[in-house]
Amino acid sequence: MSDWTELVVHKYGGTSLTSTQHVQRAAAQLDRAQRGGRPVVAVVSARGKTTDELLAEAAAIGTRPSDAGPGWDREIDQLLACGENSSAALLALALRSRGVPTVSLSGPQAGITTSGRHGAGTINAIDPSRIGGLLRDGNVAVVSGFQAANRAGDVVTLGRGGSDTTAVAIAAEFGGQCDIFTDVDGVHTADPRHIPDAGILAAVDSRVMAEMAFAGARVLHSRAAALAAAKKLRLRIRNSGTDAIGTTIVERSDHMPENASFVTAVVHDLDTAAMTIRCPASNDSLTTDVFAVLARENISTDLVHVADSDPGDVVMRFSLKRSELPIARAALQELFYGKDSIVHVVDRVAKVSLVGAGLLNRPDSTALMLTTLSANAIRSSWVYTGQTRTSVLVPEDRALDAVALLHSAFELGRPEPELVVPV
Ligand SMILES: Nc1ncnc2c1ncn2[C@@H]1O[C@H](COP(=O)(O)OP(=O)(O)O)[C@@H](O)[C@H]1O
Ligand SMILES: N[C@@H](CC(=O)OP(=O)(O)O)C(=O)O
Repeated sequence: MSDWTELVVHKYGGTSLTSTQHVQRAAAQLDRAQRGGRPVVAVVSARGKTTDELLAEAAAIGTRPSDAGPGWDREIDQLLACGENSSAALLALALRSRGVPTVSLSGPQAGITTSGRHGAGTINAIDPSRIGGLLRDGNVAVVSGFQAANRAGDVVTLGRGGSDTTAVAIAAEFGGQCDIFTDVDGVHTADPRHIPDAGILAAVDSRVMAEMAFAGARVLHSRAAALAAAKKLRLRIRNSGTDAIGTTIVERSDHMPENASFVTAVVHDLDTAAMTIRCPASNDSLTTDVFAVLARENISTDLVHVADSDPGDVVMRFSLKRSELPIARAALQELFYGKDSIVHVVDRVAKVSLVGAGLLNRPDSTALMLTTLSANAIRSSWVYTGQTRTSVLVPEDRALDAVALLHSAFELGRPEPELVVPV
């Protein structure tokens, strides 16, 4: 058994592989890492907007029937996997043209397995033998992200943004380190594409990062952040196009001063919908059944509220990803068939969150959040508060205004907010 602690996984997102020059730049970076004497694995996403384009092509071919079943989703996964596989082969060709020994592998060829449904697989296990063998022979192993094999040997994708999770899972399997290369200099106090004075965070606590990712900061897939936190993985977020040192995700064990700034970032998620279900209280298993069905479909809910209401009804409310509405609707339709229930969906909403530490001990943060929004005529609802996140729903068309206002109200536009943890 080799000691793989020196192993480094480089993950290149779609934005870092857009053009031929981008692919060659990634190959040069991998070449340098390999020459440094470390075993190197590259994990790649589909180039540029390829995944969106493939989905658009599928939509142009035909509409998913409401009773489509897994057969439809299987074909979508077959299609989407081509995006990552093409990146992997091109990167391997770029490496070979530099004289770097390399082999590209699809997720199934790399020994990555799942039991999840098509479109939402979660990694069960990684058989390290194929990747390990290639590394021992001096190759850079280039692995298609975002995909795994199910029991039947079919490819299953891991949910949008899932290549980060592939990269983190491989690094965790080998006990190595993971660098996520993207198109920004690291994790910022808000999305730097929309908030120009967002500051870069030199280091972020792993639990705070997991919360930011779940709240919608696309820079890291939420399951990747959670896995990295659980495995205490050495993880950095870096820019593939600059020499910026990026953001290090750290395990926080040090003392946190009471007066430290408590909000790290403002995060928004446009992929949000709000669902309200009203059902007669006599259907007493319905509330628990709803969450069981959503869990079976691997659909995460947030901002959950269940309450009795007049006349003898139970009202359930929760937010979920807008992109998962079709699956949620189909699954719930089955459950509600013949029962006297009303489902109401609002899909023009966005979730805006403060992410930080000790937020429950700072009730002034929720107060400042809500007053800032209302003073600017932004209607907020469905408030959730927790120790590391406070979230509200706002109208979708005011989401970016809300982020800018909160970013300024919480004075996050400084170069280095105080919550940054020393490394
Ligand atoms: N707090 C944040 N810090 C950094 N980037 C963020 C943040 N919130 C959202 N983002 C967005 O995440 C994007 C990177 O994710 P993504 O577009 O999925 O890249 P990739 O193709 O590399 O996976 C950035 O371009 C940025 O707009
Ligand atoms: N290509 C997939 C998977 C992925 O992780 O992409 P990216 O790393 O570019 O966010 C997607 O677009 O969702």
